Amino acid sequence: MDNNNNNIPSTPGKFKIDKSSSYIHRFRWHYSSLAKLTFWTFVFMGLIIVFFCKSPPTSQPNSIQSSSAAAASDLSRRSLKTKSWGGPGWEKRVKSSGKIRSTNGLSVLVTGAAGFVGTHVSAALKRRGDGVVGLDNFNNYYDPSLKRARQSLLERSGIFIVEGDINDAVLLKKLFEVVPFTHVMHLAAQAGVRYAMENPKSYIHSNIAGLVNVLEVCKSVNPQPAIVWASSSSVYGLNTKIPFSEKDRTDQPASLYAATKKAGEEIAHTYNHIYGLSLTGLRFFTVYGPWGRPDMAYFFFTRDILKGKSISIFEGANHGTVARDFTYIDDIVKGCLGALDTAEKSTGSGGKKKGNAQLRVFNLGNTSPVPVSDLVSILERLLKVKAKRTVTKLPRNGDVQFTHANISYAQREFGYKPTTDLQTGLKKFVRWYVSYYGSGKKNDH
Ligand SMILES: O=C(O)[C@H]1O[C@H](OP(=O)(O)OP(=O)(O)OC[C@H]2O[C@@H](n3ccc(=O)[nH]c3=O)[C@H](O)[C@@H]2O)[C@H](O)[C@@H](O)[C@@H]1O
Repeated sequence: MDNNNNNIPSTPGKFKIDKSSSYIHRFRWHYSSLAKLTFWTFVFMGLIIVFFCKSPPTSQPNSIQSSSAAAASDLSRRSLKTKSWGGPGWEKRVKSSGKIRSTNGLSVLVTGAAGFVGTHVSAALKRRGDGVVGLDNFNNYYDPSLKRARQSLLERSGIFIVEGDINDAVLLKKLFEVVPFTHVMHLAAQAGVRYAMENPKSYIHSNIAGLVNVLEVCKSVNPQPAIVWASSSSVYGLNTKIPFSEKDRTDQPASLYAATKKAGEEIAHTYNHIYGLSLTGLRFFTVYGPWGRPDMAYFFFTRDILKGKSISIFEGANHGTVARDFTYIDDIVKGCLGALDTAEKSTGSGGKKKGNAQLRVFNLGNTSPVPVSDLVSILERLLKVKAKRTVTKLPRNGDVQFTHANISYAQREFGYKPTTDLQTGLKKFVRWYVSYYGSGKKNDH
């Protein structure tokens, strides 16, 4: 038996070795010749390799559900998938995507490029001649086919999205070797306020560990890029003073999601302080629009209204109105570009600070909160379908009752001025929704 085992080719995956030894047991009873055993062992190993090569890329971080079994299988897959990125062809694509095509253009690494905001920001940067390379792990927090459709859209305008995770430092360093990015637009994150109760670890993995990994790589490369990243209006938590100003306290988050974004702002302070990284955090206020996120209320309300399914509208204590400062995607994109264009250079080099660097946080909202019930009325008019409304008490799982941005700081610094009201923005969203999914009532996504 020992001899036979020695004939098994060495393999990287633990899983494979276990399986093959059990097969060998069986073969021993049926075949006497060592040659036959070796032959079948090779056939079996071949089948396993084909199986792993055909299996889809591991999606992270949300599909990582922390069990050690999942982690082991993840590792064995990764070791067999050593070539998901890299090689001359891959580098050529990265280089060409990151090439600046306008005078004084930027070269930007956009993390979360297949996400809602990431797609729109990448396209806008490319349109004005900046070099753009995307990075996304295509995880399955919501329908990955929507992310793939956004990827195709970007590919048509010459943007390559590298498939990988922000926690992969080797990949990030490689990207900086191929393209010396002047800026990083860091939008990859675990989004969603209520989902944090279901899968808390994914928030730590992406919004804390992932952010730190991105900053670690940024501080060590030469020259260091300037970083603009997505924080959230949710950091205002249980505050009652409105409108929310950047100067207000942000120490009473109502969800783990909000807490990880708040932590991100503090981490940004640290990296700015120690390493001279130029860092700008953007507090987005409930961003909506075409190619949006299916986990957000305006999106699944549209789907459910069309399907004739009832929707649940939250209300506060004593029938208090729940309202959001819904902000249209094109306004957010302008804010992101404004932040990138006014970002000063990082001052450090070789991982050492050389002088004080810029550290900013901006609200990017609409300054015009709308009750959720009004949002539903607008959707009813646009869809020409009456919603089946039920009113539910605001769940105690992270939601806050209202948000309202003071945007004067962003206005002053880079002329941020939102121009799309909810009615106009939802009209554009509904037009896109119907063209993408059809107005059919059967679509399930
Ligand atoms: O502004 C932000 O920073 C955050 O905006 C959204 O969070 P949220 O405003 O809670 O957006 P939705 O989940 O789309 O909810 C919109 C409104 O509809 C309400 N809602 C939600 C779900 C539902 O079934 N019924 C309902 O009335 C919520 O209470 C909220 O007032 C995003 O999901 C977060 O990722 C983002 O960081």
